Amino acid sequence: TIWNNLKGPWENVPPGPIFLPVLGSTLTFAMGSKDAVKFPLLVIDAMAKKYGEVMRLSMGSQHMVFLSGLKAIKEFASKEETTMRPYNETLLEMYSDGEPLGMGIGIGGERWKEQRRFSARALRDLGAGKKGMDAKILQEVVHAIEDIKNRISGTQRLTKMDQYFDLPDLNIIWGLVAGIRYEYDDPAAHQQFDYLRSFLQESTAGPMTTTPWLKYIPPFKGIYWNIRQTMDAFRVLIKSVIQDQRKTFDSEHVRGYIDKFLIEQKANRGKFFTDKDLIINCQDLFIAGSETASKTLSNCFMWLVLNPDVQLKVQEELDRVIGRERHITMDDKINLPYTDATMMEVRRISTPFPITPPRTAPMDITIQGYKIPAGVPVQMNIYSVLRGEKYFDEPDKFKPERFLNEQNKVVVPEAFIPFGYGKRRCLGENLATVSNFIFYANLLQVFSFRMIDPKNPPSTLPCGGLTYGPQPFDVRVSVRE
Ligand code: HEM
Repeated sequence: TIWNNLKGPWENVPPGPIFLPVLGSTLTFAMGSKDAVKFPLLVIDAMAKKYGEVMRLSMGSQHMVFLSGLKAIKEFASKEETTMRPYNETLLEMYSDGEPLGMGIGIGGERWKEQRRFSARALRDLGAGKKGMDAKILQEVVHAIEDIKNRISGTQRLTKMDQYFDLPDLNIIWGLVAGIRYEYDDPAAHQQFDYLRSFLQESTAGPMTTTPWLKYIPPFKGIYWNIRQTMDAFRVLIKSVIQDQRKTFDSEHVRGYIDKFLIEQKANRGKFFTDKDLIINCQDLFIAGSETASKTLSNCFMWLVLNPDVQLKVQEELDRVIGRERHITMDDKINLPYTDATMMEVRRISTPFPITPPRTAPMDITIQGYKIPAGVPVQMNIYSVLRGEKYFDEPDKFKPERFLNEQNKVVVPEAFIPFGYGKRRCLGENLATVSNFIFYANLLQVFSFRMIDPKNPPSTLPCGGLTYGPQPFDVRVSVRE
């Protein structure tokens, strides 16, 4: 009878595990692995291998669809009608005090379209991914190099490498948003990262959005309120920066995204340029852009200490093409194919955003022959492509050469989709590419990174909730001779 309930709106139902009222397939899910709560990504991926590239999964009372493989993802993501995000009360309560605002995980429709169009243009004008930003990022790298030298002095040990880039990357986003930066020992900056982490690293945040009654019972109740309070506190901070920028606004000296938005507000061009839109848009840039980029860098150094031969080859290329006398900029990237290929391989093998936030269509749609009813949340499992045998030879092995052709030029395969696909693909791809590359190449020019204890190598299992990074690890760092 349960199955029959699915007929009607769900004829030609995508396959998926059996589900019960209220609990849905949660039990099957929990039994998928003893670490199901810690690694939901791996359970979903294993289930998709069993049920297929269009999989129905019922979490709590919420029916959802997970798409795996390039064909299904492309078919879904390129449709105009799939740019909506489903309305999810609990998610919005945790994220934006219940209001469907912003340009990222909260909304779709006209409001999203306007905010996304404006933001894409603003980021481009502010130089994200261009020369102007290059120089700013390089300044941040110079700070990081000094900081690392101080930290390793006497011990050669850099602790918490899995978190090291959080503050430098927070500064990159603050630079973009308001033209400001924090010193690395400023407690206010550390507190901001604690706020962001409370949401991004919380592995029960996703389950609470699909099974909302969880938020009323301990321990979820406490976690739910903690997320709400920390996100509130983060928005209070953004609001105070906006107030300061409004007071000191000078149209001749645009400092960042906030100024761009204030100009748009004054010109009264769009329908949705309210103060609340601005606050959530800024929050979106931090939520989508800080941990994704910082965890990518931590992953780079994790894979390099596990593959010292690759690290030596990168440094050999940097020495041969650039030398040690000047910093490395984006203009150099084209002449550093091996360095670039290692970075791409890290993005492939340890993607920070492996399952995209849900999208939905306002009408029934058909994907790979299966019907998905209007309003059902659909998530794309990017990990299944980046780690899929169909697309990458020996996908679980770290092999940067896979991105180089016989002429030693970088090639980008169609299945390389760490930034998503279609009309809602990542808005910060250029910025992330520039900032990650400049950090990575310049740090390797100056330092060498080694494992603390070869008998106890860092784990390559991902760690996280919404975004994923490496498990906690320290590294041994020395200034290159
Ligand atoms: C290595 C770094 C990054 C990776 C791997 C990454 C990946 C992604 C992915 C997979 C999505 C989901 C696309 C979808 O829902 O279909 C996304 C969305 C988004 N990203 Fe990134 N991202 C990165 C860095 C950044 C940065 C630095 C920014 C901004 C400064 C940013 C801003 C956004 C925004 C605003 C969205 C939401 C777009 C929308 O819903 O229309 N991302 N990103």
